[in-house]
Amino acid sequence: MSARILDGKAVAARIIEQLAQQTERLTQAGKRPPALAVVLVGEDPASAIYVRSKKQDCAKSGIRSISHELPASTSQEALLALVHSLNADPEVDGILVQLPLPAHIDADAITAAIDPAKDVDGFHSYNIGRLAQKMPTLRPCTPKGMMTLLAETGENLVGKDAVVVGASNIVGRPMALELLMARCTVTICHSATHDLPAKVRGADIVVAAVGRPQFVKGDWIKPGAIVLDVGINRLDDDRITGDIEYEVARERASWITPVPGGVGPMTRASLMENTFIAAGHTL
Ligand SMILES: NC(=O)C1=CN([C@@H]2O[C@H](COP(=O)(O)OP(=O)(O)OC[C@H]3O[C@@H](n4cnc5c(N)ncnc54)[C@H](OP(=O)(O)O)[C@@H]3O)[C@@H](O)[C@H]2O)C=CC1
Ligand SMILES: Nc1nc(=O)c2c([nH]1)NC[C@@H]1CN(c3ccc(C(=O)N[C@@H](CCC(=O)O)C(=O)O)cc3)C=[N+]21
Ligand SMILES: [Mg+2]
Repeated sequence: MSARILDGKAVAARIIEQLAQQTERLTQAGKRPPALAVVLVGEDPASAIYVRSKKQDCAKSGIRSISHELPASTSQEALLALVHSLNADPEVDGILVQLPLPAHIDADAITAAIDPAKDVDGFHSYNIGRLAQKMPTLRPCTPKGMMTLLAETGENLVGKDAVVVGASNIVGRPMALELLMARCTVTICHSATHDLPAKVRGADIVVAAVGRPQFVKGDWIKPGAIVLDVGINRLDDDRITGDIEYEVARERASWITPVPGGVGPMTRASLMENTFIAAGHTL
């Protein structure tokens, strides 16, 4: 079998087109468009690329993007003050502080300072707690985007065995919570997991979010499994590759996301959706 491709780029473009139509209706009704504040500290080249593409997505969606680009030397106090002013600003619906932050800044303290109602990343403990209690509010963008892709397959997820490789606060853990809410049986693997190949071999759904190129081998994939690759690993020649041995995995999987063009664009589309939700609109 050769897998069908889960085309995140195409699905994301469709979502953004629908949001653009919604913004058009809002503005025709005399309302202002949703507004997203994006905060970038320092000059990390990958972060600068991501922030640029988020601004392009805002432009396509009709969302107003408000950019704050601060030097790497910015103090924790100054960044906290900016977050507090964005929290208090009625013209700002969503706040995203691009990660990673410089080492002298406590990223957890910044995440905690963002008003949960404006936390379009869905990283605040309130929003994670709500997801854990099956009452999601603003949902983390990468897992949310993957759930949209799973819905695209048309497969019934109930009772499927899902394995999430990676347990970070921003991807692996919230993805496990999403899959649990969808009534999958979920196994979360991390760097202390014994016999990872055996775990993956049992999975109907595999999510790889490790950050190591080709880490999940194609021959671990159960025939017919759905395979979602979150990894973004930049190679020496500047191309990017995922965490899954794609060419082998695609011969076994029923559905698979490519890198690039899979999960990444869905993260950004989910961010645009969350900005609408934070602005008080239903999708
Ligand atoms: N496409 C997208 O939209 C996004 C892509 N990414 C990409 O996804 C990848 C993961 O990101 P992120 O979650 O932030 O990464 P982190 O580095 O925060 O987490 C990596 C996870 O992988 C686990 N891990 C590391 N080594 C192993 C191993 N040998 N066996 C099993 N598990 C292991 C770690 O385990 P432990 O917990 O024990 O340390 C950890 O839980 C990166 O490539 C990143 O660039 C990230 C965000 C969005
Ligand atoms: N506060 C915060 N929120 C985030 O959501 C966040 C963050 N910080 N820091 C970094 C990670 C990473 N991340 C990606 C988003 C989109 C792509 C993406 O669009 N990728 C494209 C192209 C990538 C390329 O060509 O470089 C693709 O996979 O096709 C990738 C990675 C969001 N993150
Ligand atoms: Mg996000």
